[in-house]
Amino acid sequence: MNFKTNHQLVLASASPRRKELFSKLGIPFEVISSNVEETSVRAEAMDAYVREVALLKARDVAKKEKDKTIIGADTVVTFEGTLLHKPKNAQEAITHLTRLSEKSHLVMTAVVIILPDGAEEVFVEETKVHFKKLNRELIESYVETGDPFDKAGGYGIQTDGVFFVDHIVGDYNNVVGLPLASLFEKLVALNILKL
Ligand SMILES: Cc1cn([C@H]2C[C@H](O)[C@@H](COP(=O)(O)OP(=O)(O)OP(=O)(O)O)O2)c(=O)[nH]c1=O
Repeated sequence: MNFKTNHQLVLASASPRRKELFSKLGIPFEVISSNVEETSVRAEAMDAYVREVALLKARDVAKKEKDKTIIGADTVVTFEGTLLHKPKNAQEAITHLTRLSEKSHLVMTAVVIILPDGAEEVFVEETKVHFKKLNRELIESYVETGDPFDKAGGYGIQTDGVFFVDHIVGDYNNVVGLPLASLFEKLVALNILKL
């Protein structure tokens, strides 16, 4: 399909996965990553947290890039009432994956669109991921690859984390970091994308 836009689009993310997904729209965009300290965000509910972080990222880029349309996102893994952040070390990655074994968790991605006039659109998409039973040996050899450390929850469904997944309910791309189908729908509704 051939989409068009008359917006100057900026993807406010350092994530190579988001860049790759966004480029599937086939329209020009630039990538300018934000500089925000995610750990500074305090929010009661997890969807409020993920919204807040995505807003901070998008606003940080919007204040420097006038007249452009900014798209920011944040992805979290939530399990039994807690957030499983990117693991800081191998032990934390092992702990995350051991907790997720044979259970379901929720991956939430908040997407923020900031229009050139400053209007903000936010939505949160959820995907439920159910893990198979993971044994210690499998977890340790995965953690040794170094793959968990830049990923919420400590795994990548698009990399060797694929072997952990029994089934998912919802958008696969949302787990990877960008709910592309919903974002597409939103961009069309806002008249940012046209066929
Ligand atoms: C659960 C899961 C997460 N992830 C990634 C998506 C996100 O990139 C990352 C969560 O971190 P984020 O803070 O959402 O994003 P980021 O730090 O990669 O990039 P930026 O802040 O600049 O936008 O975890 C996967 O790639 N695969 C998965 O299966």
